Amino acid sequence: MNAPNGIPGNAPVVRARGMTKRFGATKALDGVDFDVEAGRIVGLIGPNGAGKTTALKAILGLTDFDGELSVLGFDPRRQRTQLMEQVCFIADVAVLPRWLRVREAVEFVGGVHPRFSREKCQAFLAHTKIEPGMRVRELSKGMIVQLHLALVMAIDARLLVLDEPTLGLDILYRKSFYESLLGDYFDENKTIIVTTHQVEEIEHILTDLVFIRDGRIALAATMEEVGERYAEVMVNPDRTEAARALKPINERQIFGKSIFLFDGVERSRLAELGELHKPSVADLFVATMKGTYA
Ligand SMILES: Nc1ncnc2c1ncn2[C@@H]1O[C@H](COP(=O)(O)OP(=O)(O)OP(=O)(O)O)[C@@H](O)[C@H]1O
Repeated sequence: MNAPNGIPGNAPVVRARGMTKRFGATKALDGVDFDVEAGRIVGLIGPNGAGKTTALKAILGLTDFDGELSVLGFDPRRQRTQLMEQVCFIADVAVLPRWLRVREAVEFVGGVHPRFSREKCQAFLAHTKIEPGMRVRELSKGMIVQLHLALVMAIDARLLVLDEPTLGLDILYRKSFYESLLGDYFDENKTIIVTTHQVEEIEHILTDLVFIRDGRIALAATMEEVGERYAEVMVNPDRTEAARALKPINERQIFGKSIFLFDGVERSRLAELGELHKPSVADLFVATMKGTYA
């Protein structure tokens, strides 16, 4: 049976196989395979130049590439118009005409987008200093981003693609943006793919993690799998050699103790070394990307 969006039953929202994008000699995407299931919030995390924006552009039908890609059952290269009815995109650069008043922007999007809710948009704007009569040129850079986010978040899309959505925003608004994304926007019928360099700020909302490096997937797992597979252990000085023998993927020092990060080592063996913790996504990222800038 087909769901209303055209994707059969439990098919993934995004399915990529062998996705490759070349820019001259550079492979921005190098045979990428991944699936994004419906109702997930996926963090696409990678260092500068890893291929994140290229992957998002491919998903949005904004760039050509080799390989297979299906998004909500559509091929973004050939069916972009149908796809865009179900997808919303927030880029890192929000461009709005400087002469436009906030009220007019809300009216405009309401007029052209059937899935836009003026009430939702106004509720988002109520958390900011933005007034309906203000012109875009009177807004600060951060306020322009806030207006852009309010306009896009008020659209009821099946797939929301966010490329560094909070760039240029202060920490208070960044926190409130992610809270409202989770509380007011997200539900099990929606799927979100988000890239950011501020992983610690989104870690608590993610259900899935995808690390990308040099155009290849370095890790793709649910947050539960990450929690089961990786463990951090704070090891006393007399046990460090025993810890190293278990082949940690990272070691760092803090307050005279060594913190080791392990991948797939049995909990019972690790418990003999010291206190076990769940690693943060940022620490996992640093360990996985070691040598990237060497
Ligand atoms: N239009 C382009 N022309 C040539 N090379 C490009 C183009 N766009 C991207 N690239 C190259 O492809 C690679 C991946 O770039 P991409 O923008 O996807 O990285 P990113 O992970 O989004 O990085 P960042 O975190 O810095 O935004 C880089 O090596 C980049 O130089």
